[in-house]
Amino acid sequence: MIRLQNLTKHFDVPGKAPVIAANNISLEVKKGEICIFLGPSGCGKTTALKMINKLIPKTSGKIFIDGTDTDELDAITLRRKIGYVIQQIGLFPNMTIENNICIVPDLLKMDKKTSRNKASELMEMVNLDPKIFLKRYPRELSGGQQQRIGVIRALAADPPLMLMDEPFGAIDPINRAVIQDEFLKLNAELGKTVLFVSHDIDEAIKMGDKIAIFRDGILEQCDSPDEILANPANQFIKDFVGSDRALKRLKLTNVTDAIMPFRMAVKAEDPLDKATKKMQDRDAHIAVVVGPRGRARGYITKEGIKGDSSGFVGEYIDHLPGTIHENDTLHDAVSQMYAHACDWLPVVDDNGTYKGYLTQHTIATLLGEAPRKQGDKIV
Ligand SMILES: Nc1ncnc2c1ncn2[C@@H]1O[C@H](COP(=O)(O)OP(=O)(O)OP(=O)(O)O)[C@@H](O)[C@H]1O
Repeated sequence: MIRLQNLTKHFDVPGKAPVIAANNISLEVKKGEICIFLGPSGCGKTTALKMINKLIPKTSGKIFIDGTDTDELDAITLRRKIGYVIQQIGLFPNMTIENNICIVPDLLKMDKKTSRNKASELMEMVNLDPKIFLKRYPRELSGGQQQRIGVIRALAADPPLMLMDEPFGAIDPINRAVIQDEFLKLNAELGKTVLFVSHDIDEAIKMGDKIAIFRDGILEQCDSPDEILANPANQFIKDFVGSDRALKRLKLTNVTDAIMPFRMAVKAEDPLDKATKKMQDRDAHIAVVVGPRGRARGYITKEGIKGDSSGFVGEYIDHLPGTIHENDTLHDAVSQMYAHACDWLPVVDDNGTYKGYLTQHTIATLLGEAPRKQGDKIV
């Protein structure tokens, strides 16, 4: 969708050497992807973004949108393809929210009814009641509400590409998390390609399909969040993402990725010798007792059985420490393990059906931080 090729910007500074704000940047973002431009202050994120919509002229290099060299497009034609959101929002104070949102469609002489319907639809998608808010003025909205309008306004003319420069930077952390979630949901429906400037690694991990990390105008690494956290390209990236990068990866990884390769389910009416053999064959320490429709009811352990081979599983059932849903993240799983002071959890689906289990050790192994294991035990 968008490709930067050796994009370079030198700012001339009288009497001094030029500032190289962008140094041979090459990257590609596919249709529908969100790419976060991340890096410390002054590394060139905003400059890179503004060269794309020609707010800053580039020194050299190329920018292609859908295969078209943007040098061939005048600024006005180009900007019709691009929605632009900035931290300062820039709503016109003397215009209603509705007219603010429809400013670009109106300039483009698009059908008024269609653009007003679109405005209402977008308002609903970010949980702002159009009946209440469309006729208000910007001063009658909170900062977070105004920022939502800024996003909607950029989307109103339905551009395929969105440039967002620290759009949620001025919003308090709680509202920022809400507006980030709303934007992700909104864009999952709209499928825009998004370039998003941030200096917050957590925001980048949450929002990005890709993260491009810059230092002094140089693109140091551009990869998926998980790849950046798992394999930082150099010491700068390692320091930038933080020493807790393994913990950050927990939020990106689904429970099912750390689930044991065997399900290890038994029934209360199973003879103990059969259950014990099953556990021994897999070198497993735990077996989950399932009831009707495969629901997790409890569990047994090798230690709990104490070598009894003549009885039945039902005599030794312990209460489950809790359960974790198959769609949850490893971060949710670890939080639960700490909350319940346990080192394993059974995984269930929407119906409570038991799918398998994970342990602290399988999580650590998956994140590449643990030694070799056998079964579900560390060796
Ligand atoms: N008009 C200009 N003239 C000279 N230097 C400039 C100009 N605009 C930006 N710069 C310099 O270019 C470099 C990159 O600036 P840019 O605003 O792109 O950084 P940034 O990563 O977006 O920073 P921040 O996170 O603080 O917004 C900085 O060193 C900045 O001082």
